[in-house]
Amino acid sequence: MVKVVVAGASGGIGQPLSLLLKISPLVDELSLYDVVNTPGVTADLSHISSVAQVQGFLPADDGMKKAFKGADVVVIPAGIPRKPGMTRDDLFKINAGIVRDLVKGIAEVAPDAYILIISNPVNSTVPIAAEVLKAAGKFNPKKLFGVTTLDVVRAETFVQGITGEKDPQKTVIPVIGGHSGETIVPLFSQAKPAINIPQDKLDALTNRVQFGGDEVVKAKDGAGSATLSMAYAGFRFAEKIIKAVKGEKGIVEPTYVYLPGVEGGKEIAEATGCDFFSVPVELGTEGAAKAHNIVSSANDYEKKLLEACYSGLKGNISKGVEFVKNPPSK
Ligand SMILES: NC(=O)c1ccc[n+]([C@@H]2O[C@H](COP(=O)([O-])OP(=O)(O)OC[C@H]3O[C@@H](n4cnc5c(N)ncnc54)[C@H](O)[C@@H]3O)[C@@H](O)[C@H]2O)c1
Ligand SMILES: O=C(O)C[C@H](O)C(=O)O
Repeated sequence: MVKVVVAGASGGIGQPLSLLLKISPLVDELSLYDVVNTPGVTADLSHISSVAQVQGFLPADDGMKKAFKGADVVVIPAGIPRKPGMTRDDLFKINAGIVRDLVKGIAEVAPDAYILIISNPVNSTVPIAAEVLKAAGKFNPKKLFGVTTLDVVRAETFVQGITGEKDPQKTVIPVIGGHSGETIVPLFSQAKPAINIPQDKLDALTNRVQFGGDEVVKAKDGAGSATLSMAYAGFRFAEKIIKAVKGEKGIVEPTYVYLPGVEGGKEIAEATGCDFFSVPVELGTEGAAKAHNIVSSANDYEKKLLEACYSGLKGNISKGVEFVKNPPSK
């Protein structure tokens, strides 16, 4: 039996993500939590003739804890999205508290759950989650993930215009670092199978992956940020976690983890100066089994990108840690 919870289930990401989970044969129970509209979303999804049983909860009557109880996987897309002109860090003020409170609830009633964080700024919300779990004595670094899959999906898609490969998913491109602007570092030199990006196209391609989110924010013109592609990406990552936990071998996916807590991660943390970092992580029955040190394989062009990534990311990480260790006065 696999129980998956979506926290923020009524939102732009939450609804299509819940739809994908509802029709997945890997999910037996789907629990939807949001501060609004879960009764409607739940009633709607419950008419789909798939295996997963769906239940919805609002905060009243201890709804959050009821939603989380017994969860195997909790995916968190709760929080506000960007509008044009905003950075992801501008979301910190509101989303930091939302993620902190949701993770406190998970620590209490579903401490063994795999936690997949989508809420921005991911660079800071994942360290917030880690600190909350540490304070509760429930931190398992193998089970906490920042979802950076959308960056990988974008790299796969955008590179297709250059390679002409019909199926974009046939090219595996590691995208590492964090999840905002310059902290997103695509390593096209490490693509498998190898691809040749002409030097005059590399800057524009790299920039498009780093700022793909802004492209959508601009196009939506005040109505939010990526929701459908994110629901796809979140589902793709959640599915991989469930498959790995069920015993499928050979699943490796870039994800933002607490490196010192994952095998092979310490040396990457030392090399980058960042405790939280996205690298390809081998997933196993216990979660994050091994972090792959792809950083050391970056070419000179990518090393320069990485230098810019490290400085931005360090600040984002300490901001998240501080938020929990020294909470702002109200
Ligand atoms: N990691 C990524 O790659 C990625 C990609 C796209 C968006 N995002 C982020 O995902 C978040 C959600 O985006 P969206 O477009 O779905 O926003 P949205 O506003 O459409 O939906 C957010 C939902 O969260 C709910 N919510 C707010 N506070 C809550 C709480 N305390 N508990 C439970 N639910 C709560 C809201 O009611 C709403 O339904 C944003 O922070 C956005 O920046 C991340
Ligand atoms: O750009 C955003 O704010 C949302 C998300 O992080 C994205 O990459 O699309």
